[in-house]
Amino acid sequence: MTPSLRTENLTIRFGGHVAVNGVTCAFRAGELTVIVGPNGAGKTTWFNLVSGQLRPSEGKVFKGDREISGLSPSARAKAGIGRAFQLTNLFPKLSVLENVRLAVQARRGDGPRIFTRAASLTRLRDEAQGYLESARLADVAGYPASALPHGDQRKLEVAMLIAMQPDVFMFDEPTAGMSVDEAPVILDLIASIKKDTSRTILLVEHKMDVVRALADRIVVLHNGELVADGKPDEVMALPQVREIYLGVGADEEEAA
Ligand SMILES: Nc1ncnc2c1ncn2[C@@H]1O[C@H](COP(=O)(O)OP(=O)(O)OP(=O)(O)O)[C@@H](O)[C@H]1O
Repeated sequence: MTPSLRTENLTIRFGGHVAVNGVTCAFRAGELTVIVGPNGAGKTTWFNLVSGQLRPSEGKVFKGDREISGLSPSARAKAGIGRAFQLTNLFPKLSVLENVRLAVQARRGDGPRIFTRAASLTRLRDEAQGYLESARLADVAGYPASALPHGDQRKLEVAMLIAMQPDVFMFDEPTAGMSVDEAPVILDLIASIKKDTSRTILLVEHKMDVVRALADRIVVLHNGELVADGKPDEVMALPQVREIYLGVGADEEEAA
């Protein structure tokens, strides 16, 4: 089976510093992979290379059989790479419902038009309402996105991403800065995406409880290089991984 996403020898240098160094890996539909590694390991930079915010110094990115290394971020989004950004995708002045409605509309290829015919508007809004309910945002559907607290804005962004239905979902620390009450909603949403086995999910995450709950597979980056890749228990048991990554996780495990 062709992987849904693949990077081949992906490398980027900033001056003399190699932030991502020859990363080759492939991801299948129906699989949630957590990318872990210490601070500065290259996780976000690798994400930026996949979603198009950065261009590689060397190497390639493939979506299915198609090479997408030369495409802009928006062309990659159209090709099915969906990435949640730290709230930069929101339309702050529009209502929560309208934000999701525009995401549904964009997916349907209508473009994100604010004005549209009444009958289709009702259909789009009904669909958007369903996504809001899953994100437990139905009660605030009429509020401007900018009026929501931070945690709700993060949920809204995930709801919009789900409404876009990309083939590949990319989340970079999706619960960072969220309260312990709010984080489970995001994790439930990600778990619900997993139920659709045609999707591929990539998650950068530091929190070991999240990794344990969601990961089918773990990829470990260290100094820009891929140093381990496999089933969570096997990867976490590797002495090399415990040494380089679990400086954080081993303490947490002992504390748990
Ligand atoms: N635009 C840039 N210019 C120069 N150096 C950069 C740039 N972007 C990233 N780096 C460097 O590349 C390395 C990898 O950074 P990156 O943010 O990808 O790490 P990370 O694994 O996501 O870390 P964290 O867990 O702290 O977010 C770091 O040393 C960082 O300082």
